[in-house]
Amino acid sequence: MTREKLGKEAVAAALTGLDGWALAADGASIKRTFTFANFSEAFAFMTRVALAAEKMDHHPDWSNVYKTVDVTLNTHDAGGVTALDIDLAKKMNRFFGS
Ligand SMILES: C[C@H](O)[C@H](O)[C@H]1CNC2=NC(N)=NC(=O)C2=N1
Repeated sequence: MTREKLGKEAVAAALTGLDGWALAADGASIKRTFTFANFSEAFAFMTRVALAAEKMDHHPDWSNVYKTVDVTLNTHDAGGVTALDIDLAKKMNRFFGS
């Protein structure tokens, strides 16, 4: 069930409760940019997220440049956004503090 692709309305509804996240241009993923005080903070965040993601068996597409982490979430096998993406986005916001 968690890997079931969410419809447009369900994604839009979930995004209203997710600070900073938006639908990506492809319409099949959600994205957020996290900005930290420095590289150490950014990398500490990525480490926490990596451990949580591995536990979920659900992994972010992301990149890091200095103190910025750009994240895109989608569920590859569903070809869109699922509850797993929403859960991981919520965890990231908790780790980030918003
Ligand atoms: C076999 C394994 O469960 C899958 O490859 C998992 C791994 N991590 C994943 N991460 C993401 N973001 N999407 C997936 O569809 C996905 N699939």
